[in-house]
Amino acid sequence: MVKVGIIGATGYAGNELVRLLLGHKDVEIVWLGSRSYIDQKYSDVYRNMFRLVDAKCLDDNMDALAKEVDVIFTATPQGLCASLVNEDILSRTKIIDLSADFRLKDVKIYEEWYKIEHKAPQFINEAVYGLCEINRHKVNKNTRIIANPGCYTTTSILTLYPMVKEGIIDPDTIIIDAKSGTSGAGRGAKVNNLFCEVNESMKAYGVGTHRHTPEIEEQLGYAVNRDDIKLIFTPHLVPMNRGILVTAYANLTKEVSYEEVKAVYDKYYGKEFFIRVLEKDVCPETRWVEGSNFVDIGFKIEPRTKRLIMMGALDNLVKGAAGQAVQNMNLMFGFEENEGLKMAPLFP
Ligand SMILES: NC(=O)C1=CN([C@@H]2O[C@H](COP(=O)(O)OP(=O)(O)OC[C@H]3O[C@@H](n4cnc5c(N)ncnc54)[C@H](OP(=O)(O)O)[C@@H]3O)[C@@H](O)[C@H]2O)C=CC1
Ligand SMILES: CC(=O)N[C@@H](CCC(=O)OP(=O)(O)O)C(=O)O
Repeated sequence: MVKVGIIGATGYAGNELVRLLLGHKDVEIVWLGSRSYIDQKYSDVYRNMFRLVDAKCLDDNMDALAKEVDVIFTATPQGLCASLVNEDILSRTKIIDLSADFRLKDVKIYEEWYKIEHKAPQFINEAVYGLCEINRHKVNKNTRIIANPGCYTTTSILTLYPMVKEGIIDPDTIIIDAKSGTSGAGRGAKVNNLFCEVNESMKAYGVGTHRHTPEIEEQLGYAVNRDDIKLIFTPHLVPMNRGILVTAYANLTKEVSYEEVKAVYDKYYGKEFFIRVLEKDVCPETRWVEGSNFVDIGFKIEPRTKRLIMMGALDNLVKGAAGQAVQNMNLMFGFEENEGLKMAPLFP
């Protein structure tokens, strides 16, 4: 059995990791790390885990944890993983970081958009950007550190990547309109996330400044060997628990038919277990992917404006966080990539 430790087990992404790992036949959770609930029963923090996970929460001592486990998941705020990791730790255990600490390859861009100093830039190049459907070939038993992509970026990149790579759209014209459920903001108490602030309302935020913008630009840039793509990314907060919906717009580079676009998506995703390219005129909906590791993708050619409209939906806590992290763990340990992740979406 692979021994697993989770730092940040008491957050929403951490709790989702616990849920998924309980259903994984090859792992054992041995460390539930927390900052605020040390020595409290995990099932007192999350009653859904009553009689399933009654162990007590431990601290976030990565040094001690690295001696006990084969892999550490860090589901913690930006900057924490980078402030704890060192060579000694990486020589003993693997790290899958759900935060953004190792996602951007240029430390200056990280510091500019995240407004914090990067405490471990020496590991940025080594870290693999764990978007499995695109970077699967880079994740194996020798991989020591995974930069696990987040919810908005996973949806946006997977929805756009084949179209950019195959030159169907002009990458300099991309506009991404994204919506997220409130669990995307985490469990920590914040006025903006109170029921009365969120219920019966919708809003854009981080307009023109959201930190996921450079990450999407960088990853789509790899598709066309460029480092100067600039796009618009506007996130919105919507009154639902889970789910990300992306609607992306871009200019077509030539006249294309539905069949041609579909053939490109099928070329990239036809054999992917977790990506479902929907039938003609069917639009992705968050309710059809909830609780699962699936990403649903749809598109429509808009001949009047010569644009392509691309849509993607996933569950932010599963494929957008914990599910993708488990998918990466499976690749790192040579398990079936979908082990522990085959569940159908939950509905209603
Ligand atoms: N929520 C989502 O949909 C997604 C989240 N992510 C990323 O996952 C990470 C966790 O997010 P999320 O679960 O939403 O956040 P939460 O606020 O729900 O949880 C944060 C976790 O980090 C712990 N923590 C906070 N500060 C510290 C600290 N200084 N030292 C040690 N532990 C600390 C908290 O411990 P305690 O509870 O004990 O205080 C808690 O377990 C973030 O980097 C986020 O960007 C990525 C994709 C999607
Ligand atoms: C609704 C909401 O507040 N969402 C968060 C993103 C959540 C997230 O998971 O961020 P990472 O992908 O970087 O890990 C935000 O916009 O900051």
